[in-house]
Amino acid sequence: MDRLELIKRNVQEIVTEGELEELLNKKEAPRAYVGYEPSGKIHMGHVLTVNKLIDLQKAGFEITVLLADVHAYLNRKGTLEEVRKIADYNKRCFIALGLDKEKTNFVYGSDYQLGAEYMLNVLKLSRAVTLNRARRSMDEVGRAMDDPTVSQMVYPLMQAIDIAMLGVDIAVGGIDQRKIHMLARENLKNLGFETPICIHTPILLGLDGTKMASSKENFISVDDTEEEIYKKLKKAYCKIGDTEENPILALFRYHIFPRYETVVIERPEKFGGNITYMSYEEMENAFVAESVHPMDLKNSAAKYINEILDTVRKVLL
Ligand SMILES: N[C@@H](Cc1ccc(O)cc1)C(=O)O
Repeated sequence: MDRLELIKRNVQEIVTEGELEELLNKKEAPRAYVGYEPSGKIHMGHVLTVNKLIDLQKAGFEITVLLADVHAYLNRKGTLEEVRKIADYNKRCFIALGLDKEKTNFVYGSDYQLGAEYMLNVLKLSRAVTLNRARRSMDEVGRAMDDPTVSQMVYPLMQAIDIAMLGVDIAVGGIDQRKIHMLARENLKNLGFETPICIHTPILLGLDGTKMASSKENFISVDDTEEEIYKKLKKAYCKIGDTEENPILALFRYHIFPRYETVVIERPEKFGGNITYMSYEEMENAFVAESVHPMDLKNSAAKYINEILDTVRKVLL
């Protein structure tokens, strides 16, 4: 797979592709980052952007991971001390998932976001962005946005300034980050900074085919046990013929195929024996043609996900 193909695989949107191609021609080692609000449960949604960072690392990018403790604090997720502690745990998870420890630059928000230069930039940006726009940019990111706090209006401004101050060419994130990224793209130039390229990954559905939510426990997180994963996947939504909203197929597409050259679905002889797929598309076609059964996919998905998470479990012990 060539560099551009690797970067583009499994992404929902690149803003813009032309700018990306230009960047690749211009720079040998461009810089990209993802920011994460520290979270007690790192789930497969987080892992999807980690996978993209690993792709970018393979494509020669320099990677920064922002452990966004101040952002989590502004988003009313806990005290600064609490979120900072969770950030340490998250860092260990990300390394265990395959980000190269030597080559990844881990940064805590609180280590640089409280400086004078940073804050002055946030204040400058605050004059250029309307309250309405700041609020809308937080639609899919903010907690309890029916009654937002001022801190949640500062949040997107700081995220935009992060892009500038971390000196990255590319901001990576789920498609839920889109409105904040657009705000950054429109305003950073006027403050004398480069306009960032943005890469957006899709947002995974929960295992029951509805929106992921911690209250519903409808997702796999990296600290699930082997049995929990078999149990969760066994009852996951995987309707015959449905390829659009199929969380099991999504696991293969976004998590398993990127880490394995070929995927073997194990089946008893009497159901046709094992089948090997060389690509996600090949598996999806077989699923549509009903030549592979949801139950067989579920069992194999559990086996592969457990294999992937085994290294994480060992590191977290
Ligand atoms: N907004 C991101 C977190 C983040 C914070 C600051 C950034 O610079 C980047 C990302 C989230 O929803 O999790």
